[in-house]
Amino acid sequence: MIERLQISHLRNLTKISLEPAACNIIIGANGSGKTSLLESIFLLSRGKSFRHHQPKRYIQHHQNNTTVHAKLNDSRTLAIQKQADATTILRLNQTTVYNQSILTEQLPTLLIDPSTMDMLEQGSASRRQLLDWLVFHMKQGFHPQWMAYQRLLKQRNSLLKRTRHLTQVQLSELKSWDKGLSNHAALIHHYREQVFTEWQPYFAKSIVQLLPSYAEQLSLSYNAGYDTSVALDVQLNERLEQDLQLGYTRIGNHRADIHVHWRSDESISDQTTDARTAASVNSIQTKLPTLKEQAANVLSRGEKKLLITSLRLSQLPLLLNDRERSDSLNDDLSSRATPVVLLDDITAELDDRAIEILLSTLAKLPCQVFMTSLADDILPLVHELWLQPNTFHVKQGKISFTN
Ligand SMILES: Nc1ncnc2c1ncn2[C@@H]1O[C@H](COP(=O)(O)OP(=O)(O)OP(=O)(O)O)[C@@H](O)[C@H]1O
Repeated sequence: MIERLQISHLRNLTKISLEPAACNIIIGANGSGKTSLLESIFLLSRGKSFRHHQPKRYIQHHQNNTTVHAKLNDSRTLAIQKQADATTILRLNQTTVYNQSILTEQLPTLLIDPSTMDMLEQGSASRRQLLDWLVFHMKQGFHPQWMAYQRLLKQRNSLLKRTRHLTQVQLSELKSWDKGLSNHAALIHHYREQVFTEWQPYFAKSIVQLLPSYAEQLSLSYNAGYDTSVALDVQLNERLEQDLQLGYTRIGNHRADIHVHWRSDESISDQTTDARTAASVNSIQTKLPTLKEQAANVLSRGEKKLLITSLRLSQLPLLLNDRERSDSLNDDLSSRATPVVLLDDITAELDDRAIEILLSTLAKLPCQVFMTSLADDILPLVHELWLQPNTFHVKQGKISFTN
């Protein structure tokens, strides 16, 4: 759990130091700096902002860099400094580290913000990232495989983009990359599929809590991005001409996706009004054909928010159970950071009942929560659900603490 957080020169946050609790509510008007506070924690954990790619957009105007520093409850410290030219300095326990994944592993951070609300309708990248967040934290071997796969894919795509006719030398180079891609692909798919299978019951349970009326109707599916019954290099070879025309690689793990499906096979009571039959038959039970749709086409915006929240939050108990299992197997009792949930604009698009369901679900999870809100009307509920939540009021980049 983050025990102390220090931020300097991130957007309108000049110098901030705060001592968070297990639950933290950040309240302030539009533009006061609430989201920037969440952004700082995300930056520390993932090495990038969830709002802008270029550091110069979030580094405070007229400053050269931004720094975020966190002390965890077991005294570990994590720090990141981002400079305008994107140079990054990372520190774990005062020692420089060269790989962001080391900090990500130390501080699993899960974000639920308004921009993720369209993830069901958008391209596959954000849904793939959702699955990969869990795979990264549960399968140690996944990240190196994924990095190696992406390196080879980049080389392949850059060659496909450069030419439509390969020389013999280029062809043999491409075939050796495809062999490498194929080996990584099999492992990446294996990790993803394992984690996906474990995740499904947790998702179903979470839907029962957050969207009970859809409990029997929503399900998840995983698509590997290629036909996993045939080695990827064989398929890449078969479609080489098409890829050369397109200028990029069309199939592979980078096209993996998850979908949420809605299904209905309810029977309804069809009241007949036919006078001749009315005397003998009051109602006829008609079995309607099963309807199947992408959930995004059926749910309201508020329901979609609950569904996306459910997709994310259902990953936490699985991650924690998995950690407990592997710690006991390895006899490793070293504590690991409590996952952090960042909830931006918590009340947006949710009615009172939905907010109550969401917060009471969250309060039961062993995680540290940072949530932002424009108004303080959620405070009574938060105080009911958490033991000693911290309330921070933000005004023009200045933060004050009220208990
Ligand atoms: N690079 C920057 N340097 C200085 N200030 C910035 C920079 N980028 C954005 N800002 C300012 O920082 C402020 C904080 O924005 P932030 O998005 O954190 O506010 P918020 O409280 O989450 O608002 P909302 O409720 O509208 O989402 C804004 O007023 C914005 O103009």
